[in-house]
Amino acid sequence: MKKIVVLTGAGVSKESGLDTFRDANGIWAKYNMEDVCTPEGFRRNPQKLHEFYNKLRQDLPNVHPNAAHIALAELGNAIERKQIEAQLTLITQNIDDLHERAGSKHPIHMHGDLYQLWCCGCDAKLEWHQACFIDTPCPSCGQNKLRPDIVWFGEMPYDMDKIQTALLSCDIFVSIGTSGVVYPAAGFVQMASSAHAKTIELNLEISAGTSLFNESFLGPATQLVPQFVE
Ligand SMILES: CC(C)NC(=O)[C@H](Cc1c[nH]c2ccccc12)NC(=O)[C@H](CCCC/N=C(/NCCC(=O)O)S[C@H]1O[C@H](COP(=O)(O)OP(=O)(O)OC[C@H]2O[C@@H](n3cnc4c(N)ncnc43)[C@H](O)[C@@H]2O)[C@@H](O)[C@H]1O)NC(=O)OCc1ccccc1
Repeated sequence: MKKIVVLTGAGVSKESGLDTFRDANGIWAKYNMEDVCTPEGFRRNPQKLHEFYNKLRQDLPNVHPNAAHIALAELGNAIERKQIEAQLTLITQNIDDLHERAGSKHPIHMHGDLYQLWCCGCDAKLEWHQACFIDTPCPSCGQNKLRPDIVWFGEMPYDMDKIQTALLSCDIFVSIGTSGVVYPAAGFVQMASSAHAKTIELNLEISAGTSLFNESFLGPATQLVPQFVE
């Protein structure tokens, strides 16, 4: 049985209308990474950071899964229905819910989830229901210590054990729409290669990791991913 690991980045959601981070008019061109994506930024100005993530949540219902998200969901569901003899582990660096809305059952959100909150007071993980601010009390402990359940720079990504196990035992590793700049995700291709997996990159343009892949196909995800899944 073929074991497939797929890693997605912001590029897979670009054609749905969500900004990437590093493209010309991307998120880091509009916001300072230190202010909205580090624990230090949260300590310095939590209001500013809450506003950043409230805006991202506000925009998300206005965009929809694209052909790349849908193709990956169909692959996952065909495997679940045993129409394809394989195993799929879908890992995403994205905090949006487009993989789930396309029908993917268990994407691993290694950098967290926009619709999750985390209380630094009682450690509770909570579903997001309304805009969150510094004075929004935690529903379970009442303290005003809620933060987005997002992995910021300098913080340990989620499910690294599950991810490492999948990478070190996979036959095929596919990276879609990511710049290969941020670790540990940027190092996954080397882990898969060390397990003698075939490594394939599907990306709009050459990335920092392109030379590390056996094959690299350049183009928009909505074209490359359905072709790859076929
Ligand atoms: C900047 C970089 C050098 N810094 C890091 O990597 C740091 C530090 C570091 C750790 N190890 C290192 C080793 C060397 C150097 C530095 C480090 N890493 C960390 O701090 C990580 C935590 C990093 C997570 C930070 N949070 C994010 N996101 C959440 C927030 C939010 O989402 O708002 S990172 C964020 O940027 C990352 C990169 O973004 P991409 O998704 O790749 O998007 P980008 O815009 O960059 O690129 C888009 C690509 O798509 C392509 N594209 C565009 N349109 C399309 C299209 N239409 N179709 C196809 N492709 C397309 C483009 O061509 C482009 O290539 C993603 O991970 C994304 O989640 N934590 C950690 O290391 O903890 C300890 C540890 C160590 C070992 C093992 C375990 C733990």
